[in-house]
Amino acid sequence: MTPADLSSPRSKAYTAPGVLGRIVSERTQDYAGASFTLGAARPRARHFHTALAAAGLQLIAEVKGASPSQGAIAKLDPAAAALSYVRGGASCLSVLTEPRHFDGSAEALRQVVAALGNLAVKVPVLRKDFVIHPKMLQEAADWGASAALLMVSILGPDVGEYLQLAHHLGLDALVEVHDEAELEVALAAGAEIIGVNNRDLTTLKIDLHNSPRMIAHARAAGYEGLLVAESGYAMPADISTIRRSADAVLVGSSLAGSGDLERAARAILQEPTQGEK
Ligand SMILES: O=P(O)(O)OC[C@@H](O)[C@@H](O)c1c[nH]c2ccccc12
Repeated sequence: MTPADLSSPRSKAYTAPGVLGRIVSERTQDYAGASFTLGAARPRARHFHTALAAAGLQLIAEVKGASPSQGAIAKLDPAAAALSYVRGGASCLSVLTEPRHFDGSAEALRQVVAALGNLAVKVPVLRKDFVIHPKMLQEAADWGASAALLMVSILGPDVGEYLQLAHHLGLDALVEVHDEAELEVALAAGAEIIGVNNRDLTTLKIDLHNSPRMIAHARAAGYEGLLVAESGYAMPADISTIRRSADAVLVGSSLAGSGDLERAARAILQEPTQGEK
């Protein structure tokens, strides 16, 4: 694919079933008039990839003020929340920028990037949104994110073009899948980092067996990239099914709603003692 092709997805209107479909159509309207011009390639720092590739299970902690399944979770100060998560051991941050259902904003992402910029260690930030337009990736790069979420449930096979665009803009991409068919698409697209969502975003139901099952599928198919288990983790025992197979775990609601973000982040990664398993 030539860089000129990367601007082609802009005119597409994506659709999806259920709750996901509603959010996709809202985001499509939000970006209907957005202009996007492909600039020169930006260098890829690969900070997000590097952080997740470190030895042991890594924590991506999410700044999440609300969700469609829970409604309001907590009133968070994004910068303070991010610093608490890092003190608790998070190696990456995820920041929702979707405004209507997740209480996210561009400002929240910018504030987190600024707060983390003062630290001695680089803590990369993921833009968490429902990407349906190339402009959203350009924004992520401009706002200082290291990575962006790309959902196969929305983009289908176009995820390959979006992946190339993310890389062109200097971003890593977390390519999210939920089932086998989506995993095939992510693998064919050449995803370097695949996230398996335990939540079915069309029904909002959680199945904690989904990540271990899909991670096993990916490895059996010969995938050697990074794998992230996503959603529904509330206590250390929940993590046991993916502790030795996933590279990272993405946790939002249970941390954000805990009242003590640092302690909750530290606790979730703790190996439970025998009796608790
Ligand atoms: O709050 P939880 O259950 O810990 O989940 C975090 C994260 O996985 C979830 O927010 C998420 C995963 N994929 C998404 C796509 C869009 C919006 C949100 C998400």
